[in-house]
Amino acid sequence: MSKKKKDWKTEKERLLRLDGEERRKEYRRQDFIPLEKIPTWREENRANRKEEGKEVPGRGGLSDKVSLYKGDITVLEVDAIVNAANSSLLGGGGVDGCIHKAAGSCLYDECHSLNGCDTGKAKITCGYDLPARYVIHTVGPVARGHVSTTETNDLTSCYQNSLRLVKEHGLSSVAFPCISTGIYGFPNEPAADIALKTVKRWIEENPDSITLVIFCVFLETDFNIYKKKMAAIFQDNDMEVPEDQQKEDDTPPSPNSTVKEETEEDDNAVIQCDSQIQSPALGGRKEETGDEEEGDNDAEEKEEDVEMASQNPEDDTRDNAPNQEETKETNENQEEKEEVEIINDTAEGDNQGKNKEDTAEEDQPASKDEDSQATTVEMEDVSEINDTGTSNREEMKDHVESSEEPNSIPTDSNQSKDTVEKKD
Ligand SMILES: NC(=O)c1ccc[n+]([C@H]2O[C@H](COP(=O)([O-])OP(=O)(O)OC[C@H]3O[C@@H](n4cnc5c(N)ncnc54)[C@H](O)[C@@H]3O)[C@@H](O)[C@H]2O)c1
Repeated sequence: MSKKKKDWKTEKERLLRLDGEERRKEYRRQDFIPLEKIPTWREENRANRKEEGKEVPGRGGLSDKVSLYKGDITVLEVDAIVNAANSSLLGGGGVDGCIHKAAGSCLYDECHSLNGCDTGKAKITCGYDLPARYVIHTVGPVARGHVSTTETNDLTSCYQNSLRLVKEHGLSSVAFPCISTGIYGFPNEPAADIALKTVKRWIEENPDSITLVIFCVFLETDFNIYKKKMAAIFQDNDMEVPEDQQKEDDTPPSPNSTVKEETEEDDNAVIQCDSQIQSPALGGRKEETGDEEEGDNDAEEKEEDVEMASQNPEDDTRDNAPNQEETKETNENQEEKEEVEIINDTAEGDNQGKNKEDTAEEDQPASKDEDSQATTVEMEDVSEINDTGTSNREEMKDHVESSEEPNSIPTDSNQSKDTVEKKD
């Protein structure tokens, strides 16, 4: 007997009215991570420094408003998770496939009603069976290993427009995956620079509109990149707090904040949506629709060739948040290193002009050689992603519905076998 198909509008209205325990009963997965279990960047550093016997003064500031989390974004109990979607918004693979699978078929139905999304823009839906109340779908640029002004502007717009929807909907916590760095081939380091600098600037301009922005990385590569850059960009004592406001920080040292030796990435590991490669749920944290956000871009064509670091799938072991040794070393390194470079500073401030959706659609993303032993790969031949992000819409819908069962989660290995059609 097939389950009666739910009407997404009715379901959305019902779910968004629920709160607390009632809402939690609706989660498809009960191994969710509550927000209070995700330490801020400052709490991470503070716990590590305490172990080192160093007091970390001050409270508040930017490093209390961001977190680095390594693992599956679909288990985070936050107000919104951001989906790295394609312009059809009808699902596909990668984080997009994981989110659709975890949210259930109502997500597909609501997305279908949105009639797609342009590159750099963002649209919001209900989270349905996810622990996240909302999903913000944004379409990153297809970079194919090259980063020009267009791709930089488009990726910046993804973060800006997603955060704009957070503010417009009065949300207070949001988690971002590493947008465009998977099948769309945006190099990991420049993408991390854009993500961190765009979010930092937005928080500086909207300090009362957000409680926590979580950078949710999935790969060891990205975890190490973000850890290093966040140590430079989100300084621990970044805002002096008046003496009378400081209180003895009784944040318990995070049980898992000893560094995990950086392991060799296992090139053969297959990344799965529901794998338990999540950051430790650490102590000490606190807490809390289909509008398209117009995000335009000024598109000057200025090709800069960027060699793309190969992205090896990570091994499937739990990872630990930055620990005192690593953070200390990183911080010391940071003092020696020149300032973190900001790619195309102007891109973050002003986005003018029409977004180059067509160009992005026509672009052909790189086919990443994940087994490559080389640390960087020159982007050679590319294969093209079908611009709907799936081989066909009905197939995707069936896929989501049939994948209601827990064991049919798309994995990257399946995704690489996905239909990726060549346009003639
Ligand atoms: N053939 C397909 O339809 C197909 C295949 C693969 C990916 N996709 C997806 O890829 C396109 C977007 O490319 P993209 O590079 O922006 O996205 P992506 O390929 O999903 O990669 C973005 C980042 O998300 C990471 N990631 C993967 N799963 C999770 C997870 N469960 N939690 C957190 N992070 C995760 C992934 O490692 C990468 O760092 C869209 O078309 C989307 O559908 C489609």
